[in-house]
Amino acid sequence: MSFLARHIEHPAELAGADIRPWPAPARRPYFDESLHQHRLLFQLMDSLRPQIEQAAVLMADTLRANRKIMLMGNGGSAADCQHLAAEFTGRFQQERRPLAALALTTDTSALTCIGNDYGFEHVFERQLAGLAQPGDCAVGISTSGQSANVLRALERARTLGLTTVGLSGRDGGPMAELCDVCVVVPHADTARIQEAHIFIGHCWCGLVEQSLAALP
Ligand SMILES: O=C(CO)[C@@H](O)[C@H](O)[C@H](O)[C@H](O)COP(=O)(O)O
Ligand SMILES: [Zn+2]
Repeated sequence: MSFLARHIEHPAELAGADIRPWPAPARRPYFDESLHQHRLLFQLMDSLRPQIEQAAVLMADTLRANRKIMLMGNGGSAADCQHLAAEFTGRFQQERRPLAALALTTDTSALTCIGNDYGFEHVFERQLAGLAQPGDCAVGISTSGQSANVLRALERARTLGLTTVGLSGRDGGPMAELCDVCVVVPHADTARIQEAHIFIGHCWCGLVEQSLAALP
């Protein structure tokens, strides 16, 4: 059963939240409605803790084994991939060694070549197949959980012996099935989902830094 369905079946867990499909009936001006929805969504964040922490453990284990994290997503999620990869290779909050992470969204030559010659749904899968080693971790970010290029790459990642992590929204879409751990943000508005995604991404960075710092 999807995370969203579970919450709908157990409305007590929503604690009075009024999370509705978007576009919502225009009850309030955009700023007020967005702030309202954002607050409701972040009240639910603690219920995502198990999946958030499991994903961070997978990533820390990957880096501890000298393997790498590869991130992919479209549009705003492509920006999230790049943002998070930079937190790992650069620095988040602690002074520590650079950590191996790359976004498969940045190389315009690869994206246009693969997109043009093979189709846009292959842009991440083909880069991943060329770059991955068993034991790497593939991270797909998709607010709908429906983007074909992310789904294909996650499917391929599994056949190549990678671990797979998803960051999704709505009901998780088909992406949830392709991931060892998938964090599904139970909202219907892409913008609100993305705001939750970057919060979760930053938590991953902090949790991974703490985990690696705890090493002897
Ligand atoms: O940032 C936004 C909307 O807030 C857009 O750029 C959005 O990311 C794009 O429409 C994406 O193509 C949506 O893909 P996905 O999240 O459903 O995988
Ligand atoms: Zn956006």
